[in-house]
Amino acid sequence: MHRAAAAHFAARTWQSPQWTVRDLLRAKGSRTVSVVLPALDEEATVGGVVASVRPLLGSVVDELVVVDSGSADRTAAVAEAAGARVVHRGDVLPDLKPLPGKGEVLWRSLAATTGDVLVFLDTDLVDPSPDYVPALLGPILCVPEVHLVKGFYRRPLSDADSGGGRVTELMARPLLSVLRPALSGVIQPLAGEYAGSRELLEAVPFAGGYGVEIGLLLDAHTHFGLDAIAQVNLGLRRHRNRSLADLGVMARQVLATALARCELAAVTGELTQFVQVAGEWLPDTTDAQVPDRPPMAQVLGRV
Ligand SMILES: O=c1ccn([C@@H]2O[C@H](COP(=O)(O)OP(=O)(O)O[C@H]3O[C@H](CO)[C@@H](O)[C@H](O)[C@H]3O)[C@@H](O)[C@H]2O)c(=O)[nH]1
Ligand SMILES: O=C(O)[C@H](O)COP(=O)(O)O
Repeated sequence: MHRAAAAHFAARTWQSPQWTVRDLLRAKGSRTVSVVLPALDEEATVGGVVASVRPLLGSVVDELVVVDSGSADRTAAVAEAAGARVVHRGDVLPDLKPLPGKGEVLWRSLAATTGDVLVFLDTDLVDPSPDYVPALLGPILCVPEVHLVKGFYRRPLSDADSGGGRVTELMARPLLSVLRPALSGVIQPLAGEYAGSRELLEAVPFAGGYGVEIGLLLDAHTHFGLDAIAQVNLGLRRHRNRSLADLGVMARQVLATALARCELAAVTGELTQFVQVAGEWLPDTTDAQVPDRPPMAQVLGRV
């Protein structure tokens, strides 16, 4: 293992997080915590994710917000009924027309919340543990140098006990090992479950689509250093597994963002996939590029 990565792994990995809510409240002091749940058409699962966080509201969590990414289903109604505040992406920074994608709603969530620390959780999680948020908050509230805490976990794939995280294992981790080997001790670089300080999150650009996680990880390393990045074991994480074609587009976005953060630009924004139509294999080209949003501190006039 790369030397810096091995040292980082040893120093900043919590294999069995033990923080209790009482510990966290003591460490939190006067700081505030916002939990943000990005959601696009997640009526089947968003209620369960909100319910897993709701008991912490008023203690270690100060606000619980679902940022709706343009859902056409009952995501917003289900989230509200489960106890979250729902913000529609177009209602935050209304003068800016929303771009598509996950990164866009995470970026807008910075302007829709006030917490000193933000915790993001995906809303396609199946039976998420109520321990996720306390574990993610542990390092960021208790270790002053930490600005980003990634979750890691065992990942089932469909009916199998493991094998999930196909983009992570086949693309993101190999890519980091080549381009930024100091980060190769990060077990789940694409985890959608993470905590970040507002100081970090407002200071860096956000990739609009699925590049947002790799972008934040690389920028946290570039601007705050390895010591600012921690990871905690969240146990098991089950989610909706997307098709290979969907993951191809996701991988394209992750790759383009990683290259850009390493100052290697992608040549085009296109991805061509091949689909079988009436017995023939035909090209199907997507424009997979989503532009970056600038650091939120600039948009809010804080710098
Ligand atoms: O335009 C979008 C697309 C997705 N989402 C939400 O983002 C989350 C994750 O999206 P999903 O399509 O389920 O991604 P995964 O297959 O889970 O992909 C993994 O890899 C992605 C790329 O790094 C990360 O963004 C994810 O968090 C991570 O779980 C879900 O809650 C979605 O509802 C939006 O809010 N808007
Ligand atoms: O994180 C990933 O690599 C993608 O979300 C794909 O995950 P899956 O292989 O578990 O569906």
